[in-house]
Amino acid sequence: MVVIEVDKLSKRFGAKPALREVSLQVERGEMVALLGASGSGKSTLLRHLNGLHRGDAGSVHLLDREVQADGRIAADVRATRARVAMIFQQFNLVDRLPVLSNVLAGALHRMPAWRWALGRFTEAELARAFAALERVGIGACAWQRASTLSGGQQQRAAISRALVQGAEIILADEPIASLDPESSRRVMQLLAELNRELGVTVMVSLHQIDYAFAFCPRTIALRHGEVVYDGPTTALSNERLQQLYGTQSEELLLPAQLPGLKKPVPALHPEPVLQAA
Ligand SMILES: Nc1ncnc2c1ncn2[C@@H]1O[C@H](COP(=O)(O)OP(=O)(O)OP(=O)(O)O)[C@@H](O)[C@H]1O
Repeated sequence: MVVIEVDKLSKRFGAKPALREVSLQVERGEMVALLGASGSGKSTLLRHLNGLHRGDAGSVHLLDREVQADGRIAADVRATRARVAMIFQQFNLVDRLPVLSNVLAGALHRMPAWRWALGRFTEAELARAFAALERVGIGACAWQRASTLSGGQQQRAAISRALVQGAEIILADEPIASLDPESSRRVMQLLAELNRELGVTVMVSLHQIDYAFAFCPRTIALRHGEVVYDGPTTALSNERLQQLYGTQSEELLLPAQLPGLKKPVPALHPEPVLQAA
């Protein structure tokens, strides 16, 4: 079943095109890297996917529901968003609140906001939040203020919020851009576990191909707002990246060796689709 469907989505900021007729389809249970050099449109695309941005033309459907079409956001977009989690580079937690409250924000679509604001949770809600924190390995941090966590721990808290939400799709916008290599590996590993074990569909934007290689069977690459590659990550050699991105490819290339990374994952998509650059 296709759970992310984008059809000819275009967006301009002023005179500048940020997305140019982007079309793609992602099946339930896929883990897809969205790759591109700085300014290629990764964040813009992810924000359009759950209707945080409105395109000028084209459409987005998630989970068989319209998010936006022809420059209009669907009236019932909140119901769709309740099934989709966004994870941002800058963690997006409420710093002054305990980690537990942040994680329970994932259940806001199932409870009145006043209950969350007053910290009135049912035993079942608390049990689910603790289980989610344990699952991502930061159960001991439940009562700490979010601001006291390291970047990697904050990102894991954001992932446990997605777990409490029961998200069917996770859209992660450069979730490892501010993290050291070990924290990056753990965060990517967690996303891959949720994908493999719970069947959560993951689309994760990345600056560099190395983590895509290790964790994402499929890569969709953007350049200047256009899809220039959609296919198995393993087919993206440094030479191919240089062909696609020219001098911008330096940002994306595979380093000779990355400590602690797994071997490339096998591709789900047998044939790469190389689109006109
Ligand atoms: N709100 C905005 N107003 C004006 N221009 C914008 C806005 N958001 C993005 N852009 C422009 O759209 C283009 C795509 O930006 P976007 O942030 O999506 O790229 P990106 O691939 O996510 O880059 P990075 O890896 O640096 O985060 C850029 O040229 C950017 O300057």
